[in-house]
Amino acid sequence: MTGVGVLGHGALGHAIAQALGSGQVPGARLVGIAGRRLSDDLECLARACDCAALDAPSALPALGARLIVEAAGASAVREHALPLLEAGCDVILMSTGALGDAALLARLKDAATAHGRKIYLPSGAIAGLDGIRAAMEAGVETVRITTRKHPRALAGSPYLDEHPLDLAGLAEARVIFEGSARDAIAGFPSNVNVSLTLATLVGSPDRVQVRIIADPHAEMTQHRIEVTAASGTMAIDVANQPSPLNPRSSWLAALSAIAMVRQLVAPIWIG
Ligand SMILES: NC(=O)C1=CN([C@@H]2O[C@H](COP(=O)(O)OP(=O)(O)OC[C@H]3O[C@@H](n4cnc5c(N)ncnc54)[C@H](O)[C@@H]3O)[C@@H](O)[C@H]2O)C=CC1
Ligand SMILES: O=C([O-])CC(=O)C(=O)O
Repeated sequence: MTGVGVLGHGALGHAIAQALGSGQVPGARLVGIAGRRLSDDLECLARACDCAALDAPSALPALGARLIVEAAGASAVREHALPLLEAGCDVILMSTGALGDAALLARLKDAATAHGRKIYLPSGAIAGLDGIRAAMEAGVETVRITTRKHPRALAGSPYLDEHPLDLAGLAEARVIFEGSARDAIAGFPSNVNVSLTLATLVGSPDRVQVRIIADPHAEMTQHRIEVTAASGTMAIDVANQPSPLNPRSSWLAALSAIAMVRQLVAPIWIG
């Protein structure tokens, strides 16, 4: 039985903890959920999941956690991923935007190597990383992701402070950002972690081009990934139900973390 800890109890953390806490993944046992601080919400979730509620993830290894699922935010990756690796845990990271910081990524990879641990980046809200990984063996030339979300999912993003736009008043779909994944994650830190997952795979946030479309008619969050490579081309389209708790995050992202835990504890690896 692998002890699992969850960091974050927002939209993704709730769904992941509920799945693991209800025994949906045989072979994985949820030992605790950590937030920034204890709260009624966190304690209620932990009670429902029959595990500990913690105000920091540092106690998770002592409770038996060997695998931590981070679903908390880039600051949590910066604060907690390194000590958790050093404490002997593997980590699944959802807030992959943090990895645009090359120095942080290098430190995390060094710690994983030194302590014999692994850092896992799930496919999150997108698909097709397996194919792109294979294409990388012969060489990937260009990677582009076009993300289409309802304006309510984009409101409050830092990019809009410097490029004001009446999102609520949009009548038609509009491209609101085009640029590198490096600039995209700085401007939309809660919306385009997927572009940094792609960037980490292909080696640099400057190698992934991002286009963000605010679409008042979009009921689903859509991501289209286009790749040109020596081996051929790929176009991957996903249309996701937004999480009922957070319109920025796709439900599929939580499912990808649960599926990754299942894959890690299973005797067979597919894909
Ligand atoms: N890789 C991917 O495909 C995707 C990644 N994400 C990212 O996953 C993360 C979680 O997403 P949601 O659950 O929708 O966000 P959310 O905002 O609903 O929940 C985040 C939770 O983490 C907690 N938190 C924040 N900083 C923390 C810290 N330093 N220590 C402990 N807890 C902390 C918050 O209090 C909150 O409970 C976000 O960073 C989001 O941008 C979201 C969707 C897709
Ligand atoms: O959930 C999504 O569709 C994508 C997302 O928010 C992210 O990558 O940060």
